[in-house]
Amino acid sequence: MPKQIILAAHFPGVNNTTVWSDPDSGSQIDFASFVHLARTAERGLFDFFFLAEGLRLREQRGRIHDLDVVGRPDTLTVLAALAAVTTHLGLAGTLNATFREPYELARQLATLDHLSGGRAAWNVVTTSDAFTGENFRRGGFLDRSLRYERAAEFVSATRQLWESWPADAVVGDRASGRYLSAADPGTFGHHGDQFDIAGHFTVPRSPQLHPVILQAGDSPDGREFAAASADAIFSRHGTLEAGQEFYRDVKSRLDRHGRQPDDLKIIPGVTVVLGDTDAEAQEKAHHIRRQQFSPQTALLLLEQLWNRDLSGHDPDGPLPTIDPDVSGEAISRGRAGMHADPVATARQWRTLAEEKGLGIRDLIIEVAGRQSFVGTPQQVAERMNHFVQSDAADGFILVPHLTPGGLDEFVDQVVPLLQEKRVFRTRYTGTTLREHLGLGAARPVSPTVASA
Ligand SMILES: Cc1cc2nc3c(=O)[nH]c(=O)nc-3n(C[C@H](O)[C@H](O)[C@H](O)COP(=O)(O)O)c2cc1C
Repeated sequence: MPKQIILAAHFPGVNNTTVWSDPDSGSQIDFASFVHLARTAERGLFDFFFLAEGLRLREQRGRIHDLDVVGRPDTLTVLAALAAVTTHLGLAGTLNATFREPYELARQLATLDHLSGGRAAWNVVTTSDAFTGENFRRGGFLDRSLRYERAAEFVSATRQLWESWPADAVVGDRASGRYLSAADPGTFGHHGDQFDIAGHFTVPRSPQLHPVILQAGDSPDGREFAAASADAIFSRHGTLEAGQEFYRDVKSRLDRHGRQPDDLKIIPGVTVVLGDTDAEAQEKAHHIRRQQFSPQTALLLLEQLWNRDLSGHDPDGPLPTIDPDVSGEAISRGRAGMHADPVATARQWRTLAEEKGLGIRDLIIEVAGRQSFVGTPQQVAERMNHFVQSDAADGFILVPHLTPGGLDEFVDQVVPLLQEKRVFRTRYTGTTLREHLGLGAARPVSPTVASA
């Protein structure tokens, strides 16, 4: 039996993929947009729907990043509303572990898991930049080196909360005459460096016990955190070679946490462009890349690497000859740094631009605008399957560029081909997201009262 492919639908926004200026681009706020994408994903028997998170609008040189103007309503509220209009689709929310509290988030996710019949998932992110933190009471308090310490303790405390009710607890049940009293089990205590909380949790065990945990950090600390605590990773390694390397690295970390390779799914974010012929798909892909990287956006992205005001540069002209400024405060705020060594990256970009004769905008399109799968439905299905069967991924989070119709064609044209290849389900066989992902039942982590 070939490996089965996991598929998820990323709602556009909070990235550089979204094209909001296209005539076919709809609202990022109207509930109808969320419903359309979620129902399309469910029609395509996807595993889950996915929301990214941006807790502060990105700014560059004091101006709001145009890709964030579209807005981003509250994740948990949107997912709860979607629970009512879908039946099987998993509902995954990116929710920061740096600015939230375990008790509150555990309640919200357990509630979503109850309301949806076991379909909740939490993508744990850690962004600790003080800029985003300014929106929060304790903004910027957390040292970067402590982000994953806090995240690990956060997840551990949350799991203890989720488990703190006895499995057979019934509260105020008239038929049985049973009520929970203070003497019943269900007390909770977590005493660690980051959190010191105790009491009774207010939500009974939810259908999955532990909503699915995703993780989306790429540093060695992030990978280790995922290997210890996550059920799946949302990765950015969407090429075959990079995907295989990441897959090997992360799966090899599982053993020391007493886990099996199948306990952690690797799901890169990818883009797809379809056409009736390969040439048509390539042409569409070219058009989309130019929409995504307008002259202004190209300069904006160049500034993010150079960390300098480059507004005077011609977007069609050559790259700056001066090196990136690595000494000062970041020019772009509200976004995790994407470049470990800006000076080295700038050199690579200059070399590439010279070799291929590219100006700034075309260079940015070359390095940042690569679509993952471009071709006919048959070609795309073939390549996606090859990726998964050759262990570059366990599946994909599809990131459409248009809201809300960006996955319509994929669901109509590619999903049936994956089904023909017997690498994708033809109906939902389970009801919970854990079941869809083949994760098995959650393993309790704690005695009821535990300390970090
Ligand atoms: C594919 C991917 C998607 C991410 N999505 C989000 C997001 O939606 N919101 C957010 O605040 N951070 C997001 N992050 C940032 C991570 O949470 C993390 O803060 C960042 O990668 C820095 O951590 P690291 O040093 O472990 O990579 C994402 C990261 C990756 C790799």
